Amino acid sequence: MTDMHRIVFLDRDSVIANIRKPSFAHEWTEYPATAAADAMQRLRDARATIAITNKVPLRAADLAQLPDLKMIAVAATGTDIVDLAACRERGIVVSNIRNYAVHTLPEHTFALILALRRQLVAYRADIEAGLWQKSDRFCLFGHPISDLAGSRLGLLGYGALGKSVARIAQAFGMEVMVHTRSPIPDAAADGVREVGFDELLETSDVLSLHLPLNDKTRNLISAKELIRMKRSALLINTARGGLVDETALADALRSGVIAGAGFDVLVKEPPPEDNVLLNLRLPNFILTPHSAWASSQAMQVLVDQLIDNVETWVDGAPRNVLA
Ligand SMILES: NC(=O)c1ccc[n+]([C@@H]2O[C@H](COP(=O)([O-])OP(=O)(O)OC[C@H]3O[C@@H](n4cnc5c(N)ncnc54)[C@H](O)[C@@H]3O)[C@@H](O)[C@H]2O)c1
Ligand SMILES: O=C(O)[C@H](O)CO
Repeated sequence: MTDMHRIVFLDRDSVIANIRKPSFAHEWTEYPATAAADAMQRLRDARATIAITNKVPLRAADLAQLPDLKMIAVAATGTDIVDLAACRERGIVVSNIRNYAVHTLPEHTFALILALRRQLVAYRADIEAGLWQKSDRFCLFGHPISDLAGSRLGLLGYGALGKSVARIAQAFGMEVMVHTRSPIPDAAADGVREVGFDELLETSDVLSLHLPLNDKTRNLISAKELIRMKRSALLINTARGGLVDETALADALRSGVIAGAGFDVLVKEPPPEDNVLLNLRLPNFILTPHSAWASSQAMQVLVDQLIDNVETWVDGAPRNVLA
């Protein structure tokens, strides 16, 4: 292992928090942001041994040109920006951040669910249009409101975030069903019911995604899945763009195939102006700018763990390692 590590943080401004410097000898270079096309050059110029990236992609072709690179510390849970197989092949260690978003992301998920079930966007638009003011009654109807209590939440993925979402759902009186990659040993103790993908899809009142994006999960929800959901169902995606076919979702929302959707993530971020969901101005679709993770508290936990990850790797006892 090299004596002096050269660390390059490619997108420092993607996290608003105080980052302590690692305790081992190192040179530290940081860029507020790095375009994908510039990443390899920046790492090569610095002869980086450790790259830190939140969302700057590092693909096989980049890695092949970085003989000094020994570790990629991803400043996020999702590692879909990194070619894990290529890292394995080249002996580059990849770490990620775990369990940091267990309050912020589930709270955001419920902000979306509640706003949609209680039609907040539609009623706000009505008030702005003067409908309440002109009404001859004390309250305004027009958009049906449904309680969460007694309804079914379906979770695709039951890791740190799925579990935390389940606990909040139970407090609302929802029945929780889960489908995940491998059997869940503690399902009964958690008060959740494990079901197959088909049952989850067809019987959820709210379907919420909490699984990684990879070759197996890309476009997991497309037109043929959307059509099998309840017409009254909501689809929530705070996991990754690419899990849901965006064009199919836009069509489904326009034609009433499902009742609504709340999304925090898009296939391309930041989105191009012509993104099909960006331009969907419907009261039953809410889009947030990949901010579910971004409470101040969660970001501080994230960067503290980020530095723990590089320090433990340098100490020879790495944690949170994926490749
Ligand atoms: N929007 C945000 O701000 C934000 C913040 C943090 C994480 N995320 C995303 O949320 C995802 C989940 O985070 P987490 O901390 O719960 O991860 P985790 O690793 O703890 O849990 C992932 C779960 O997905 C399941 N899974 C994997 N592949 C599956 C498949 N093919 N079918 C069904 N289930 C599958 C796993 O079994 C596990 O239960 C991350 O991968 C990340 O992409 C988004
Ligand atoms: O995966 C994550 O942790 C979020 O997308 C924030 O980067």
